[in-house]
Amino acid sequence: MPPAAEVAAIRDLTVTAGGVRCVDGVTLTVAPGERWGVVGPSGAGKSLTAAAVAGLLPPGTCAGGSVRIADRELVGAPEAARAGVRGRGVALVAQDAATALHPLLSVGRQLAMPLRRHQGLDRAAARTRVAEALAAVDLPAELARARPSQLSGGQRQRVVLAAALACRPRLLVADEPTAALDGPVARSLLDHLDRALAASGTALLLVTHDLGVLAAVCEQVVVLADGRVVEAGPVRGVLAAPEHAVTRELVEAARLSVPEVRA
Ligand SMILES: Nc1ncnc2c1ncn2[C@@H]1O[C@H](COP(=O)(O)OP(=O)(O)OP(=O)(O)O)[C@@H](O)[C@H]1O
Repeated sequence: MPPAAEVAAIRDLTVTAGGVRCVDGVTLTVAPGERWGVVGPSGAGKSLTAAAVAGLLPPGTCAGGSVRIADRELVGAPEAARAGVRGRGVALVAQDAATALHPLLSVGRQLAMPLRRHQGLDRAAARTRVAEALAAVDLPAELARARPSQLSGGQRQRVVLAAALACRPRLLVADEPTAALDGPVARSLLDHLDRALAASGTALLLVTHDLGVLAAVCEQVVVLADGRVVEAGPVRGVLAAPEHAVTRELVEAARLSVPEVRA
């Protein structure tokens, strides 16, 4: 069978938690290098969708349907198989970097571990890759010796981004990656994300509540409400002429003016 042209094929995805269907039939295809935003009201199922696509659903939840990343099925696959897809296939950047990093291990060690364990890089190759990954988010190679507690919140979140990109995934899933950061630091992280993705050709699935961020970073958007896709398409078109009431409310709330929307 020839390899799939898409990076991610999500078909009729469901996520059930406590007997409630929180994600209900989400279908989405992500092409190589494509950048998708996921927006919607609170509780719409954005984070659970992102977690399912990254193969990292929280305990107590159950996925149905299909999520294929780089031709490998994640739904129903054992953790060992899903772990095999993470890294090279898909990587997740969550909201809070502080919880994603081990407080006692140096930044370099944490970035190098998955490269050595899952990608079989030797010590020297891993060190080079770590320096490259840090440089991609504008952090000096010396920072590899620091512990997370010695870094600012913005630097920590850039380290998490570097860790995700170091494995050279085909798809980066980022769930509100700037939620814990203030304005200028958040802006800077998004600039680094933008540049690093452009350089690597990695596709993006970005959960955000901020339509300004969506317009600045993504080309395509999917709008969720009550776990379902209510609208999807190019960001510019959807924001300029929203078809669904939920999208109209989001646009109105953001008071987004069309000229600000980037193609
Ligand atoms: N681990 C869980 N166990 C039980 N229910 C959950 C769990 N995670 C999420 N939910 C429920 O699933 C629904 C969707 O949650 P999700 O976090 O995906 O929404 P969201 O769109 O990301 O919301 P927000 O914008 O507020 O973060 C919500 O009703 C939420 O309470």
